[in-house]
Amino acid sequence: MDKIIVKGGRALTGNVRVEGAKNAVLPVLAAALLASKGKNIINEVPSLADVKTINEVLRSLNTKIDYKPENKQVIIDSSAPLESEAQFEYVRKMRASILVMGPILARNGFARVALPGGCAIGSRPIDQHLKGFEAMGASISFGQGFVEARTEGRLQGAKIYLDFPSVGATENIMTAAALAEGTTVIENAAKEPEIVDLANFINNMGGKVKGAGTDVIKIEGVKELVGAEHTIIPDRIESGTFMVAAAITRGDVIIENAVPEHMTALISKMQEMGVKITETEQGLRVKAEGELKSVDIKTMPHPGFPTDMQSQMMSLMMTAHGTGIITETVFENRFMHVEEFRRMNGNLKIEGRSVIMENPSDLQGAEVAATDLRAAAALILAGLVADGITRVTELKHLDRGYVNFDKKLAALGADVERVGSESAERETQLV
Ligand SMILES: CC(=O)N[C@H]1[C@@H](OP(=O)(O)OP(=O)(O)OC[C@H]2O[C@@H](n3ccc(=O)[nH]c3=O)[C@H](O)[C@@H]2O)O[C@H](CO)[C@@H](O)[C@@H]1O
Ligand SMILES: C=C(OP(=O)(O)O)C(=O)O
Repeated sequence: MDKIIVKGGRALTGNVRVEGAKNAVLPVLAAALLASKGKNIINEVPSLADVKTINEVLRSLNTKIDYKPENKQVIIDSSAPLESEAQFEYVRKMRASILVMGPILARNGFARVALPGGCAIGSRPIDQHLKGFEAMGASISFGQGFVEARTEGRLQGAKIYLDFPSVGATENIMTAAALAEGTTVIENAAKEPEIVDLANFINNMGGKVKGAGTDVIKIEGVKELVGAEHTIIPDRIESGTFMVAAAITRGDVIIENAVPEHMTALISKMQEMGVKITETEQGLRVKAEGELKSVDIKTMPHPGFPTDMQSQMMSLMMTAHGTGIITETVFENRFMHVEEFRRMNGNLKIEGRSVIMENPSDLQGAEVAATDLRAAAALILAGLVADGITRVTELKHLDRGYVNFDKKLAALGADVERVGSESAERETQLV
């Protein structure tokens, strides 16, 4: 089993470049299924385990995929008739596989996808996705661990109010609606930058999506979509993770490619703590010195504080002064990392949906296990300042969402090493 071994105590300095966003590339690759003519060329595709998984799903649906690692480019030809079924082996590995349901349903009038089920951060139902398909005229049924959606003729444009601005439901409804008859209006839509990226991609293929990035998205259905070229936006969560790496080590790092407008909540909270963040020509400069101040944070849908930065901010807060509170409102069970932080002598307790921290903690190196993707990063970040050596296992979580995290940290001066054989496998092709 691979491990990342971190020896704490070095301030990070230098420049780091972030990859294309995992949470943008997954829906975009799924949406590529909508093109029944031509090829889609997707640029800035990060070489992540999750990208490999979605590419496997796409191939299983009868598309041709060509990967050009030197250009970080994936070329998808989905012009042949599509299969309608996405298997459990893919959906189990990665819940975002459910995002193929909208495009398959729109193209084939029938889609059968294994039910994703819960995961380490919560139960994660898909009722809002299905409510959208139903409003567009699909009938939904369940059986043998699958969910099926079926429609006679084309899906029909509809008005859909989401009970919660779910990212995945907004994406699945957008792609289904792109080929529907008439106009679909999504109210209380998710406003994440990745939604805007997906809308731009659909429009590049000849779709008519307006209002992405606001609460109301209007999608005028078209008869056919044609392959197009699209470049994935930079990963705001990877950017944020390196911002925390700079701050937690009281270092000075420039994050090339970061988009500050995508990270306003994180930037504000880190500034409130006393971290200096400036926009420079090279990228976002993050510098911290001496004592930082604890703050209170509540995770919210965008533009609120992102849940995907919650555990990394917890690491940073443990090095600040005063009482800090982090409240998780997006997922019901995203505090699995707290126990691992305690192993590192973290002084935190869970009260309902909040974690209360008496900071600073006297962090000590320990053997810890990643409990989910962002927890993996957060434990490594804590290891950068803990006294002694931290060994982080269960790196399959890390590999879902970070490309060469250990190497990028080492290039900034961290004493970090990955040992084991999975790393070699990790660097093989995406398809
Ligand atoms: C691949 C991807 O982009 N993943 C991101 C996406 O996940 P994902 O798209 O799964 O997140 P959602 O916004 O859908 O989920 C947010 C909350 O809504 C609930 N919910 C969702 C759908 C539904 O039909 N019913 C329902 O109750 C979920 O259980 C969860 O509690 O957004 C999350 C919230 O920003 C991020 O943490 C994930 O990194
Ligand atoms: C929760 C995350 O991803 P996913 O929705 O793919 O599990 C994440 O990126 O932190």
